[in-house]
Amino acid sequence: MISLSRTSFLNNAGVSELYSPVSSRQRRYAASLKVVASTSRAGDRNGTVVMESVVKETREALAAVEVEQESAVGGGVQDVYGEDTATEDQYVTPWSVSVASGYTLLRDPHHNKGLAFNDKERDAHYLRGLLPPAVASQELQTYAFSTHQVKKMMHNLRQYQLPLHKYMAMMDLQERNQKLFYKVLIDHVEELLPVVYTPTVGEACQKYGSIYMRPQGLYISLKEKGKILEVLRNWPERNIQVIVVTDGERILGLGDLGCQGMGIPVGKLALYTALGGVQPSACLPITIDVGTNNETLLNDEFYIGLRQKRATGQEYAELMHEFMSAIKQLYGEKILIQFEDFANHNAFDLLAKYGTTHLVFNDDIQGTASVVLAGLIASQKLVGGTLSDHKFLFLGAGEAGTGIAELIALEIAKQTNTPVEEARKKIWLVDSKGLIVSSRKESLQHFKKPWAHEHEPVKTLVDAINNIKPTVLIGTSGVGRQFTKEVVEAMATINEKPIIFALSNPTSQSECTAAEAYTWSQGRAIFASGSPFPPVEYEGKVFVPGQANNAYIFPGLGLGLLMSGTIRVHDEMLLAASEALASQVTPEDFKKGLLYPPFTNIRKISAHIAAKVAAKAYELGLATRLPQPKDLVKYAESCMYSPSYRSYR
Ligand SMILES: NC(=O)C1=CN([C@@H]2O[C@H](COP(=O)(O)OP(=O)(O)OC[C@H]3O[C@@H](n4cnc5c(N)ncnc54)[C@H](OP(=O)(O)O)[C@@H]3O)[C@@H](O)[C@H]2O)C=CC1
Ligand SMILES: CC(=O)C(=O)O
Ligand SMILES: [Mg+2]
Repeated sequence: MISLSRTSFLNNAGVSELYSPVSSRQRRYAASLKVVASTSRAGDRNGTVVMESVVKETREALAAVEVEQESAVGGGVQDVYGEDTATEDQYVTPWSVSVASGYTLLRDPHHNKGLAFNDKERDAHYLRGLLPPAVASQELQTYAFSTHQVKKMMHNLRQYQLPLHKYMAMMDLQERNQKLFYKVLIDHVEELLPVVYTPTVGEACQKYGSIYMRPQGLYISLKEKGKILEVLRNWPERNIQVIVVTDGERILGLGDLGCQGMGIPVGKLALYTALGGVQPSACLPITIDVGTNNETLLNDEFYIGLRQKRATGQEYAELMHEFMSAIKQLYGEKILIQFEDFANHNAFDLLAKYGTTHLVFNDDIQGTASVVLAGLIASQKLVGGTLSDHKFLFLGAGEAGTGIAELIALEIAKQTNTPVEEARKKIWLVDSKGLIVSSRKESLQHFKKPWAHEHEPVKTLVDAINNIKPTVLIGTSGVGRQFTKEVVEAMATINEKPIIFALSNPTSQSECTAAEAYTWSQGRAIFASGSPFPPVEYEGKVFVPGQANNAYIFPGLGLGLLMSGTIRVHDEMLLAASEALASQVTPEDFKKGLLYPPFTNIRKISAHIAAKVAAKAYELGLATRLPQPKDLVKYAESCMYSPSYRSYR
């Protein structure tokens, strides 16, 4: 495995990542590259070797690297050393060619190919004897008796009865062979999304302390206060473009899982790469540990986080501020930060505070809103009319509920050319205390106030349905089984085709199952859920429920922001993402009752979303990558990470 490093080969003690010169000056230097030849072969079998015989290959590798870097999202990929401020003199430092070999190469998940190293690579890289004789291919080959790694992995995964064991096997693969992990995930996305993502990732977070084997992501706890910048510098990659960060306080609908929430940023970023094509080395999962109020975890001997109650108020704000400042200082203006699974008392404030200074978005508030709006736009093909013809009722008035409500209102206002305040009147929310009405206004959290309409108090959901008579019912309560038979029947009595979304995750928290929605509505419900449900047969007809999950949006949205060098997220971009996703639903999908296209096409879908988001960013003057590429879909596709192996010869 050839990799390039600007450091002197004499100091080059380990395996370096595939770094390349990226500025034009660096490229000029690289073009006149003189590879330093080493006569010493010490350490051949353990790691780095520098040798003249690879000069030609190095030149080829450089060319390949340049192509790869050119197409990497963000265009202007940062120099590995951070700012591109090196002087000409510094480039006089000889480049070394480091060749990770032997045992080290097999233990390096970024470059390991396992049995797919062919005989020539095994000879060239001191792998003889370290692998059994069989040579595998990553993908299915036409010739007989070839082991096929993806097929074998799927075969093994399917032997596990428990989803958590499949999850652990996938995490293990990610640690061993990153390209194979992504290849398997991309090729079997429908089957494996429930494994690496909801619902299984929820169970994984609950048991993270017990199943923890190797650290994933970066942990920043109260102990690191005052030195967060230093901690960030410990992360081995420099070219970070997207961070997913949680403080673990509201993990799916499972509540406060403290430091064990790390499974969520890890899972979300795996989807950034698999579904959105962002380079894995550009992704950084982070968990902020300020303690947990989860007594079970605090008393669990295997808990991996700080054993204290959550820090709040100024202590919390100061840590977050140091974190946000350090991120910008280290990675610059265009680093994308996705807030994930914060409790709502922090989520809205963080978004408001940093939305004007950083490239941030909150996936639970904004990503969810975008995916639900897409489903509602698509549903008009099944029910007829326009969004403004509907009345919406939510169970749950937190991040997801009020986030979705606001984006629907913005879309209606846009479509009907009316003020957003007017559009909001079509939308009602129920929280744990009942319908949100004006008489409660004083005691409401700020994000609920816009939804406090004139109405007498209503306590139960069924009563709210009977009073408001909604055409759309959306569950964002985080509490399972709230859409009872009575609730679904009430919706089906009022509407010929009731639209019912049970968005809470994981499956155990879903407001109802797909089978319940179809059965209790006599097959008339148009249904989607946050976690996947299998198709349902009802009276001889098969209903395929859609998955209304922000996983449809954030990978494409993120790709669009990065590839255009956008510096701020704007609501118009969320609307553009919704419209792009809705436009990808085909007549065949509609025939099955689907409001979302299948995940099997997700990379194509993400490219479309990315293109629309980027186009909007250019239109709003928020994109800095100039000139604007002519064909944004093609450009998005060209930016996408490929999980196929590269030849190391
Ligand atoms: N499908 C998807 O893509 C997504 C799904 N979600 C899911 O949505 C759920 C909620 O997340 P989020 O909005 O961030 O959580 P929040 O904690 O911000 O909001 C939860 C809301 O539900 C209300 N609530 C809780 N219990 C009840 C009840 N028994 N009856 C009525 N209302 C109730 C709360 O009321 P009160 O305000 O009075 O406490 C609150 O308004 C989670 O399960 C999450 O997994 C979230 C994001 C994306
Ligand atoms: C999907 C998601 O982001 C959530 O349930 O929190
Ligand atoms: Mg979330």
